[in-house]
Amino acid sequence: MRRRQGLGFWLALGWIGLILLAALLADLLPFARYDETLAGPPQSGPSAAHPFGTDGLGRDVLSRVVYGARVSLGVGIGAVLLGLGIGAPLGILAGYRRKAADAVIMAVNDVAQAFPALVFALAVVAFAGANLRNVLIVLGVLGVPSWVRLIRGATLTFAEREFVLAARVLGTRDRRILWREIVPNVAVPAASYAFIGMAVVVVAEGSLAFLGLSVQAPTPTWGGLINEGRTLMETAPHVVLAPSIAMFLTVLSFNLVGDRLRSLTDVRESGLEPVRQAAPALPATTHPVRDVLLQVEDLRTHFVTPRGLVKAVDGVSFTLERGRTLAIVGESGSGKSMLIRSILGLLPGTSVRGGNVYLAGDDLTSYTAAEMRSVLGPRLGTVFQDPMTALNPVRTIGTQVMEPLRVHMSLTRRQARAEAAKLLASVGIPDPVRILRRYPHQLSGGMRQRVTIAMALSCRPDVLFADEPTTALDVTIQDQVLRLLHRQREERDMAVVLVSHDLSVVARWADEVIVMYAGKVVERGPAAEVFARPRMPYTEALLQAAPRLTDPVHHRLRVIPGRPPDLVDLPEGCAFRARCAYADERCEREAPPLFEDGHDRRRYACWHPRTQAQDGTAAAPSSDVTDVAEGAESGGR
Ligand SMILES: Nc1ncnc2c1ncn2[C@@H]1O[C@H](COP(=O)(O)OP(=O)(O)OP(=O)(O)O)[C@@H](O)[C@H]1O
Repeated sequence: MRRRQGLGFWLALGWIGLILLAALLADLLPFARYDETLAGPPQSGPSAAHPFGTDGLGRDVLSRVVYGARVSLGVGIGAVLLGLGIGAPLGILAGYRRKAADAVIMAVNDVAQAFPALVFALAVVAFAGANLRNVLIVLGVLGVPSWVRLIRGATLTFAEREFVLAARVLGTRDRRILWREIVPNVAVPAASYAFIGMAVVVVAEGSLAFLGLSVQAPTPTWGGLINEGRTLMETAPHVVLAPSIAMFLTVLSFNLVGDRLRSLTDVRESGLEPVRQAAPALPATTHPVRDVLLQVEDLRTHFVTPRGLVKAVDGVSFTLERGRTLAIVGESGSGKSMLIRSILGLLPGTSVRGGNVYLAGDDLTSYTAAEMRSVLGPRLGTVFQDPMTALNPVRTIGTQVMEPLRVHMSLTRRQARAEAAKLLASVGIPDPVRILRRYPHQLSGGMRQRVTIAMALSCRPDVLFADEPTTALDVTIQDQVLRLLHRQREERDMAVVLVSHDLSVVARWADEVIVMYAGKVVERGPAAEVFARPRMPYTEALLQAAPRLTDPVHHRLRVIPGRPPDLVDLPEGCAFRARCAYADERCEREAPPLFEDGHDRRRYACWHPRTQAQDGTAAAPSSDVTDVAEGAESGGR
């Protein structure tokens, strides 16, 4: 910490501590009182008895500077706390609630900020009376608009971060998310701004005092001392220099500490869309409800954008049983993440959802936000791509793993801690009791992902969604994490939905696969079948673009020509046709339906399905690949 913040930070903090302590203990310090006229000649220079000399009336300058600090720092700290006390709740309300609250608060705030601050302060203090209380209130209230802006901005940023989404998928209530996830993070930029704010207030109070509009004589303030001393500049410069230097060093120190604290908030952005509850539904279709764990029927997620309608998920249907892993694969932007978010009912506010999601026969699409909270966590668990952004950086691993246990399973602190340690041990974390006290940044990427898996498993969900759970990890760790997910699926008899663009990953662990292109399912079936004999040329191209264990060194991967289509302006016919070597006139004219293969529940959307098997086995879990995995697994444990 010391090395990271630098010597300047510690010197500044030391100065603030020293001046604060001196101000507090002024009555106990071995010097004359600030208003005591001493026996010696006035305006005498620094000496052993009076290190800062005496002023025009023969009073000890050091004593007056120290007592002056009481007023300057008192007003600085008091005004900042007052501004924070009013501005922070308003900023949080505007940033978290958005909509009408945001519009009203920010409109009033903008008007308040337009007032010329110092002129306003002068007018109010001159009218209401120049005393400590009035100066403090005026400077505090003047700071409110800046506080509102700062806290609103920080709240907006953190409300869109992945760990807030992670809390939502665990079914955490809004108020709890606010206190546990957002407020602790907003506290860091707020602390930074508080120091900078104190510097501003000390200068403002000094200016008012200089004009005689702060605390009245004989109580000293730094601004007042400078005003008194300026007439003695030529004969006794020490009288003006001492309070000026004290004020200069204090303002500099506040700014320096505030600035360094701000660098602590410089954390990575997650790039996530704002998360809102599910939007109004699109028209429903009729279908039978089946006796399966998860049934998704004609699910659609559309975005209304200025460019037009984006059909991010367009009519996806599938079923999933307990003890099975479904892989969802496709290029970037094909709609994999939106499909999962749509199932979980956690979508951006600009989206519209249609279709149905049944969990053991219960229609989740008819659930209210409050009802969904009791499903997220205990019945549907989620693991995200990047464990660094999915974990709250300012809370210990223990508090984060214990949270869903306390919320959903109503465990006491002690029980939750014991259960959290067991959970961490079950996902292969050594010395779990020690890890519970650690912060996310103190763990490796693989360990962090194990923690998020433990959190997702904590309430024993029926279905675990893993959205690219290994993309942010080192290749050597990827396999361990997937093996862990597989083992947990077996032990807990749950279903797993695994999103990945890496087909070699999916091939080894999935039972069934869905291939997505431009928001639609273009192929689906048993994983081994689909990968060994892809029907759709897009699946074939994806497989050829995936690295294989059996590839020779320096083997060039094939790329899929062209680029994914613009979802706002999809071409007529087959969406893949412009990139397909087999496309003909029919593909241009007519979009292929999802044909049934006739055996093994295979489906594909192509007028010219491929018939021959893939060369090699990127996909089919060949015996040697499976053996390697199992061998490593048993060795690793
Ligand atoms: N808020 C939004 N507004 C408009 N379009 C959006 C929004 N969020 C996502 N989309 C669009 O939805 C489509 C599907 O996005 P999604 O994130 O599901 O893709 P993905 O297959 O998961 O890709 P990746 O592997 O890169 O995460 C994308 O084309 C994207 O442009």
